[in-house]
Amino acid sequence: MRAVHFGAGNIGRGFIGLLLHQSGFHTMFVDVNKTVIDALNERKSYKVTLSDENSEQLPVENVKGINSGEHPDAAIQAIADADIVTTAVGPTILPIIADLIAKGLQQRYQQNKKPLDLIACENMIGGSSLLKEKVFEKLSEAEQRSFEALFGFPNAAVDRIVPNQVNEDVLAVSVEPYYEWVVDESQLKAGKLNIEGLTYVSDLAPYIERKLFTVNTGHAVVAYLGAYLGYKTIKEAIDSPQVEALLQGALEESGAVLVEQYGFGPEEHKSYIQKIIHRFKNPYVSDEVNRVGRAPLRKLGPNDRLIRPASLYLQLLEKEPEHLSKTIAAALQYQDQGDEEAVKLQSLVQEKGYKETLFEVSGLKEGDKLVESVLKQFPEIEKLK
Ligand SMILES: NC(=O)c1ccc[n+]([C@@H]2O[C@H](COP(=O)([O-])OP(=O)(O)OC[C@H]3O[C@@H](n4cnc5c(N)ncnc54)[C@H](O)[C@@H]3O)[C@@H](O)[C@H]2O)c1
Ligand SMILES: O=P(O)(O)OC[C@@H](O)[C@@H](O)[C@H](O)[C@H](O)CO
Repeated sequence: MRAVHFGAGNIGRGFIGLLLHQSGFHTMFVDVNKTVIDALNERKSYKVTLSDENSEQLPVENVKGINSGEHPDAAIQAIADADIVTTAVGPTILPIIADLIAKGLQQRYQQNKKPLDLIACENMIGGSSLLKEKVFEKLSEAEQRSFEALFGFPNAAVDRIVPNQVNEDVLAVSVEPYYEWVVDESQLKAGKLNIEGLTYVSDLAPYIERKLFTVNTGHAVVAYLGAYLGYKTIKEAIDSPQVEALLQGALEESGAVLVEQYGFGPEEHKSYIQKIIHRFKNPYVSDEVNRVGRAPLRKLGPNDRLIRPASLYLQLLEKEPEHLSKTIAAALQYQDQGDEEAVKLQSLVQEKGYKETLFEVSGLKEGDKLVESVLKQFPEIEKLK
């Protein structure tokens, strides 16, 4: 079986590539990072280390790479021949790879007309749907009609903490042992594949929202309030009792929304939260505040990990989401000169102030209760310093 995976980064190599190998696939990574692609083609294998007391090393074999900047035609042919296509490039890159994927599907349609599923493994609601929308924009109406029946874009939720790598070996990757990969079976066109560790479900919404609004909301609390208080790593930040209390409070707020919306048992959800906090504290994982806080414009978006649970909390619980609002206030002050979105955020703040910036990035409007709630927390978080 042949897999094509876009994005040979942390999740690509450390999670999706590993599971595909363990399920017998030959994986072709498509990336624009020449160093990584050259190394994949030279060695055709790499190692994943599980970050716990045993540091078990798992081999990943039968892998190759295509540098899509240099050899787009090879990537197009690989899509035409694939049994599955996956991505882990980041939500903002999906529109960029859509052109190549559209050409790959056109070639496939000409050459073999075999059904195919394409799964975006990104931290967002509706990642594969966005990819489909961007791919379909490149097609004629007639192609859209034919491709609709053959090519599925099932949404997915992926969970595994893979920090930025500091290994000398450019391919080696250390990952937390825990993982979860859930795919919406209702959107499949080629049918279920036997991939170890992948769970198909008929309704993805509870899974993706529980993951995004617990793991990623919690991570954002630690990163943005941690950065605000001067911490550099997730471990340093979460070791601070102040940050841990804010994390717990924010996850109770997003948890109340999840319990209300999806009917998770309150006790079951409490233990899910504790499991996530335990994962954040894994002493064998060294993660940086800058990685977890990366791309703050995306993370302050209307459907992302902060604004959506905070807005729903106000709407459904009719109370102020004090801890989420504190995190949004800290996120608006987040600085990282090496992060394009953080630089843009701070130049918006300079130009327009916090309130207008919040309107622009989050879609909130004058009169929305969340805006007042966030503004109220600026002086409150200052007291934490
Ligand atoms: N790291 C984690 O803990 C984690 C966990 C779950 C989900 N995710 C999600 O997985 C996705 C990838 O995250 P990551 O941490 O692996 O990031 P990463 O930066 O390590 O990997 C992204 C890869 O995409 C490649 N890329 C960029 N532009 C490209 C293009 N035009 N064509 C092909 N490849 C391109 C990059 O070179 C890089 O190798 C994100 O959506 C992230 O939210 C990450
Ligand atoms: O990948 P992002 O930028 O959406 O979010 C940063 C982290 O919260 C994220 O990568 C987590 O480590 C991951 O989602 C755990 O499954």
